[in-house]
Amino acid sequence: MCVHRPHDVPSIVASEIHIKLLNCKEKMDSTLESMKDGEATVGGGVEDVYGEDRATEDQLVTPWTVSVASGYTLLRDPRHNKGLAFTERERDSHYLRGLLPPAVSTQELQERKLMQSIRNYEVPLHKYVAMMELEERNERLFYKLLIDNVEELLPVVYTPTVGEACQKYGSIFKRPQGLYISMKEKGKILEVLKNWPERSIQVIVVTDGERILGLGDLGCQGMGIPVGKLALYTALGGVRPSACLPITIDVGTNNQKLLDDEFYIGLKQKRTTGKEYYDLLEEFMSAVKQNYGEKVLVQFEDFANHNAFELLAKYRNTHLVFNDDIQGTASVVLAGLVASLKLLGGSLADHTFLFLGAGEAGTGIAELIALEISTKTNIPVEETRKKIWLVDSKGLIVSSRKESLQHFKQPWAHEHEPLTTLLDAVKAIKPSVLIGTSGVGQTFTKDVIEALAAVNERPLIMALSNPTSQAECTAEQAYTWTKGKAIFSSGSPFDPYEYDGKLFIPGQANNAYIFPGLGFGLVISGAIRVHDEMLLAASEALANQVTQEHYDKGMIYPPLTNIRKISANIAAKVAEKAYDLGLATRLPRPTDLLKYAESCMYTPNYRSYR
Ligand SMILES: NC(=O)C1=CN([C@@H]2O[C@H](COP(=O)(O)OP(=O)(O)OC[C@H]3O[C@@H](n4cnc5c(N)ncnc54)[C@H](OP(=O)(O)O)[C@@H]3O)[C@@H](O)[C@H]2O)C=CC1
Ligand SMILES: CC(=O)C(=O)O
Ligand SMILES: [Mg+2]
Repeated sequence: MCVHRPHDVPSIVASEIHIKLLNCKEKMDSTLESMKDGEATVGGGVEDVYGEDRATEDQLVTPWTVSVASGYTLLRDPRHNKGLAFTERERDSHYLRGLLPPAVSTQELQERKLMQSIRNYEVPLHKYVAMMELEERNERLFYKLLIDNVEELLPVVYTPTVGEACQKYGSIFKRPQGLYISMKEKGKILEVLKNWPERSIQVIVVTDGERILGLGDLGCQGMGIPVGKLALYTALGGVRPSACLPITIDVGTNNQKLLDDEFYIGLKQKRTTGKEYYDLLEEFMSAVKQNYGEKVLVQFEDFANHNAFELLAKYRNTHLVFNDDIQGTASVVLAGLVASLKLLGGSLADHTFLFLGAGEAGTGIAELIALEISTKTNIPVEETRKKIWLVDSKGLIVSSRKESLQHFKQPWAHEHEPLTTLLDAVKAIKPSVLIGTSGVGQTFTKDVIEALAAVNERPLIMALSNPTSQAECTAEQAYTWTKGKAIFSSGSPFDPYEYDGKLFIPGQANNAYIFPGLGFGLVISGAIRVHDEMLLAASEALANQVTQEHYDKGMIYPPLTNIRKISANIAAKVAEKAYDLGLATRLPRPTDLLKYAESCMYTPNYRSYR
């Protein structure tokens, strides 16, 4: 058993609870005794699961109770509810008689029924709401449905629909799905963390809502993103739902539409910036470590780039942190590029890369490509960067602009005359790979793609911006404008497209391939830091999952239907790196890390209740 949590057993008879509480009291008494003797400290083997012993006089702790879920309460408890799948015996022993109609279902039958009703909704947002309601009603069924129908339901709970859900989150919001930490909670963040019902948290996804997908500042409504990402951590990566904590930090919003909306659910003020912002984040990061320990993974998600790079740099050496937009995206794109070499021939070093968009995703990917080439060729990274070019909103990033560039763009300021348009840059640089990370839809115009196709036998086009409305071009455009020559992938999914009698299957270059497996690898190894070599390992593990059968169909990513297997492989490779680098704390090191990863994965099949 890899992961322990207090509520694994759904319903325990009262006498058992009583015995457990007595045992607990005995244990606490002996703990206090040994503490008096100065023998044991919190770090020295005493289980301070609820962080109460650690609290100093001025820190408040939450009084908690254990209750037995049965009858109506059991049906209302999403973690344990099975609906009509409660057996006759369970209905008797858990006081459910009369509370359910007489039919007894199986989880498979429930799944079929739900898929039927979800397919009946024509509006994607209605499907999203139906899925969220299911999660609130019956968690295991939600995850079973998501895992078994991942290709169909990922676009519902994740991009593109989650983008619309965030835009309308105020009216969708019914019950808390995560923690809101606003400026009002300054000085009290530790207490707020203690309000969350679960204590053993392994993964936190946190946003401040300032750059939600390519939709801009959605303030507090960004909560849909951590919620969606963590659903993927469980469904795709196998982290237990109870170990996941979505958090939105609300420092206000600069989105005037939201500020003017009387129903806006967040703080109605302009964004707090500067020292006050960083102080709040510092308090948050300290409270997280204090409450959950050294090994909780904090994934930064959809922060604006003026904070994202700084937060990552500030905490990467003191906390287990990971920025999905910078690092996860880099890892998934690198995997696709490495896999594409099977179709294109040559090595990465033979290619020239051009990006539209030089923010978190763009420069993050560029840096990992440069690092990978450097690792493989022993050429210094300063040199390998030279075949990677980026265009931002002002044009090609060149040395004459260096003084005015943000720090993360500066390594990409190569010698070249200034160019203001992407088309001019394509004509001048003649890239073999064109990557869109601008957050602006329809920026890979027909002219741009035709210019790219004119200089490449098989141009590689990645339109990574999300959601679909922000994609730099569609799959149809990429295939038709290159006359079927393109290898195409995008951040949000596109359907296969038939061109000139041939079926083209676009890939989904989305960090969802990486972060669940990467995070799971960190969790199972008890890693305490994220290292760039882990990103490279994750990338390689993903690329290795692309088989000849996939290449024959022009695919550079494996199908998402295999995602649990893919994640287990990524987790094993990441854990291996963690052990090799001396960053793993879970000892002894398992001999077969893949088997170990698979054995630790959460599965949502119903349990039989005593
Ligand atoms: N597929 C995936 O897995 C992922 C996709 N993404 C997507 O990538 C997009 C960008 O995200 P991120 O990098 O974090 O955002 P950032 O805000 O950090 O970067 C955006 C970049 O695009 C540039 N830009 C904006 N408009 C234009 C334009 N019209 N022409 C040229 N450049 C432009 C900006 O220029 P300037 O600096 O001059 O303002 C900036 O360099 C989003 O849509 C996001 O959803 C992000 C992460 C993962
Ligand atoms: C996929 C993702 O993380 C983004 O679009 O921001
Ligand atoms: Mg993101």
